[in-house]
Amino acid sequence: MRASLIQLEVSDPGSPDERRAHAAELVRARAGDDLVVLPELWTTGAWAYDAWQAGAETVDGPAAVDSPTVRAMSTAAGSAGVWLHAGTVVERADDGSLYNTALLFDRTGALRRTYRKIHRYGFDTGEAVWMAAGRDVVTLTTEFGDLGLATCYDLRFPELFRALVEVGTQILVIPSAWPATRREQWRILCRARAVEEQAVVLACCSAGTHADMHQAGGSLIVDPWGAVLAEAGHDEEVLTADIDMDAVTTLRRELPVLQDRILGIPAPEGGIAPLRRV
Ligand SMILES: O=C(O)CCC(=O)C(=O)O
Repeated sequence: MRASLIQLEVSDPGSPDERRAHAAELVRARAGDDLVVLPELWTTGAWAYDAWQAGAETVDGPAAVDSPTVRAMSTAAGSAGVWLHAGTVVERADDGSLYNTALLFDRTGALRRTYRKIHRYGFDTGEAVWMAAGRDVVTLTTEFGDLGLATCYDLRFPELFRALVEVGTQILVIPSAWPATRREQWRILCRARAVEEQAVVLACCSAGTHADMHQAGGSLIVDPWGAVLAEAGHDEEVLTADIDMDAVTTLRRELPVLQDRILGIPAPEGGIAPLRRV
């Protein structure tokens, strides 16, 4: 399986239209790949909260034809003939709430899955204040492996990744806009998720600076042993690797740690409702 992570620069100044045109050109150039991945909130900027309302898009139902990112990315995926995880956009839902939503297209350009980020970053600012939280764990089977979706801050919550693996995920796809000051944590967490879930990790971060936030870059392709197959620098870059998907099956058979997990550890009293799977 050949995967490419397009580590886009998302810097001031820059408009969503310019970024979409640039991203579409880079995706079109990836014909021959199996899967291409873009970062988190790259149209508006993940840290430019004041741009989110104006940049919000409807991504589901008939009104989705008016979404400029769905249109541009669907066309780019179809013309390159690749599966495209187009990172995330600010989604405006029917009730007006905003979500940080990932878009996954197949090789014909059909939108096959959306994933609303479950864990919102920011504590009492940003996404934690302005966006609603997703509740659904999202996976998809492709001809090269089973994909499980997560976004940026989700990386800190291993229970989401365990839930993804329990339904067969082999490839964890994680678009991000991680801050440069915590780049080492990003690296450790991406490798940890690969090791604990015995899965391939495709973690695509943005580069550049907007709204005073320096983003880490450092996108990573990690194999199920936790070995880094490819790692990006600080600037815009396309990172490509050929990945042996048999390694997931072989490792899970030869070092079958997942079968030793203890299920049914009781939830704390008053615990949160279980996540739903789609
Ligand atoms: O967890 C972190 O340190 C960063 C998370 C983040 O930047 C995000 O989810 O947008």
